[in-house]
Amino acid sequence: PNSTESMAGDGQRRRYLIGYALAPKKQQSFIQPSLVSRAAGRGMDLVPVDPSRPLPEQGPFHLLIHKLYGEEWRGQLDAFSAAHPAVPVVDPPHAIDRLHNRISMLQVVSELDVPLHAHHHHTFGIPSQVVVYDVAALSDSGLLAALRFPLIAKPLVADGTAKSHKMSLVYHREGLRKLRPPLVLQEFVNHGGVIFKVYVVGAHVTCVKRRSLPDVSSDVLQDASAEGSLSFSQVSNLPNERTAQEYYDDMRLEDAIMPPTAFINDIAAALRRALGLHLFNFDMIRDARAGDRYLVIDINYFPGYAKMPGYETVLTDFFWEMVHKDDDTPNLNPNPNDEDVK
Ligand SMILES: Nc1ncnc2c1ncn2[C@@H]1O[C@H](COP(=O)(O)OP(=O)(O)OP(=O)(O)O)[C@@H](O)[C@H]1O
Ligand SMILES: O=P(O)(O)O[C@H]1[C@H](O)[C@@H](O)[C@H](OP(=O)(O)O)[C@@H](OP(=O)(O)O)[C@H]1O
Ligand SMILES: [Mg+2]
Ligand SMILES: [Mg+2]
Repeated sequence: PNSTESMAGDGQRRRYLIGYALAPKKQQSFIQPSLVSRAAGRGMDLVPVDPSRPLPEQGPFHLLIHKLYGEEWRGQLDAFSAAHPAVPVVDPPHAIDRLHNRISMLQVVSELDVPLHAHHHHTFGIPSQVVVYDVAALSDSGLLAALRFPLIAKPLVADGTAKSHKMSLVYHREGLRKLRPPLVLQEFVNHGGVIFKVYVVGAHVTCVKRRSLPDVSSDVLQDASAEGSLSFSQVSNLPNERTAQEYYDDMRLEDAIMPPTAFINDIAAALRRALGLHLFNFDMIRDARAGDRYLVIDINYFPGYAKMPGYETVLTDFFWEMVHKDDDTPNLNPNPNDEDVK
């Protein structure tokens, strides 16, 4: 047995090492002192992983969490999982990959198996969309026939770069000319300017309301002299300055009714299973044309959890579950460096 276990025999509580591999910005927002101390209070030490050094030289870990990409890092994780199959890696790179393409990301939603009869008239789906790989396709009327304006153009790749968050609202055909494929053209659906962000942490689900893009009126669509398109970026992360319009939007935010909890929980659980992921959030809007129809428009891996109410408790509970998953099986993470774990 390793030293962490023998300590339990000395009347001391066993300690667990949780390695996190995150980009500096993510590390700053996610690794708050309040989270570190809460986890430590339950015997779990959060320690940074240096991705440029071999994993076997670090640890030994009882859980790895990460949001890093690249072949080298992937190779490290694969080797680690092969050597320590019982140590959870949250989450497997191949499962995260699916969220890096806005088509494969939402494909999952359309294939979900959720017992809708349990939710009265509440239904869900995704907006109509097509993928555009080159400029020529932008003038292909056959392709566009499947869609109704206004459209929202999103970069096909969703890899966390600033570029992958740059979107355009396209009011009419003319507006398509400025776009740079590869991208997804998705129908813009009026939804009252409120978006529901559903945070998933293992089995835990939290839904919050955020401001979203305002509805597009038919006047704008009919105004032939208006600009054909409008660019924007990361609306759901807007700064806190308030214009008169934004005060009005905030009132609407307070008034907006949350979708039923059981409905959201069922979608979240089905998504978690289908994606094979523990840490993600998804954005949902309520279709203003069809009252109880909800559309999933975005899914993000390892989102900004520090913005989620009660994040320290939720994440600490999750870490606890993950490190205790195999409690009645022998420890499969033997490591000569075990003496280093205090
Ligand atoms: N089909 C749609 N209909 C109406 N509004 C939409 C639609 N798609 C996106 N939006 C609006 O545009 C915003 C940005 O879209 P989306 O969430 O896909 O981008 P993102 O850059 O991936 O966002 P995030 O920062 O959450 O990762 C949404 O929060 C919502 O306000
Ligand atoms: O770094 P990328 O891969 O772009 O991921 C972002 C997500 O797309 C956003 O959804 C996160 O914000 P929300 O937690 O508000 O959704 C956002 O959270 P952050 O603003 O706290 O970093 C990011 O996690
Ligand atoms: Mg989003
Ligand atoms: Mg996103």
